[in-house]
Amino acid sequence: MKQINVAAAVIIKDDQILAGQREGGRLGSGAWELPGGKIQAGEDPRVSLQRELAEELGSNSIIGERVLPTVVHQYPWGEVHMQVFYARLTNHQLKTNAHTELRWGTPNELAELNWLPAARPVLAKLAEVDLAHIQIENPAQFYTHQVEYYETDRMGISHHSNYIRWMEESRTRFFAAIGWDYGQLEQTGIISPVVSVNCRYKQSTTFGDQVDIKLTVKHLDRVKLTLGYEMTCEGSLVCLGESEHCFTKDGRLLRIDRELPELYQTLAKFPA
Ligand SMILES: Nc1nc2c([nH]c(=O)n2[C@H]2C[C@H](O)[C@@H](COP(=O)(O)OP(=O)(O)OP(=O)(O)O)O2)c(=O)[nH]1
Repeated sequence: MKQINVAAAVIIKDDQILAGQREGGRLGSGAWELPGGKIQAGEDPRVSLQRELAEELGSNSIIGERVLPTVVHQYPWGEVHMQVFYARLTNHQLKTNAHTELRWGTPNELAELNWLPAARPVLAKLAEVDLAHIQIENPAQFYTHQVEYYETDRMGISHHSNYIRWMEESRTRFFAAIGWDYGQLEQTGIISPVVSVNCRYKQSTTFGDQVDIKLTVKHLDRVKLTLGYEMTCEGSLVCLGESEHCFTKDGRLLRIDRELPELYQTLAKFPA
């Protein structure tokens, strides 16, 4: 059966979430859904979700953590694998580009609507959650890596060396997202060598797994930056990583607080 990968959002405003009624002409039209849509091959699900929310609702969004493990449901048109994330919208004047109606309500109030079946386990999960206290952290901190076939070993599990690369992938994206793109930094002659890395493996992953990496600043002093990486797969912890860095120019160690004060202040906003 055809697999359809979908990213959907639990969009939060106080203790309410947003539901949309699928408009005519779409599969399952008339039923209610969490806004979202298909993930393109190889795409980061958070990127897909931001695109879909912009298309459907006409708003930018901040995507937070996963709500629950991937929901799998079989329809006559294929097997839907739906990844669900908390989100906040930056614009509150919403468009109805894909829905006949949008409705805000608590999960309890909305439970009586005629939902697409794959959304039901999400509503059940939300009944246990205090939505008003969900933190949607800075999206720069989140990166999802989908395990490639070539990253697995003879036992079919991800080789341990890959986790160090995934740490780097999340780090370069983090620096770009906070305005300190590595490429641009190097053009100014500044480089940031890795002083040490540390990985504590908790559980194995395998081909196709979505590894969510949350990056935090564990320690920052005048010359040294320590980043932490919490890797989870479907909500289970798979690896805890750490990397230490310094910043140099022309072979000279830089004082981050004095010579890169803006970077220092920005990094201080992402404590572990
Ligand atoms: N967005 C969303 N999709 C859901 C939910 N529950 C559920 O079964 N689905 C299914 C319906 C669809 O088969 C699939 C989503 O694909 P889609 O057709 O909406 O994706 P799209 O917006 O990218 O595409 P399209 O309608 O423009 O063709 O996931 C839900 O709560 N939200």
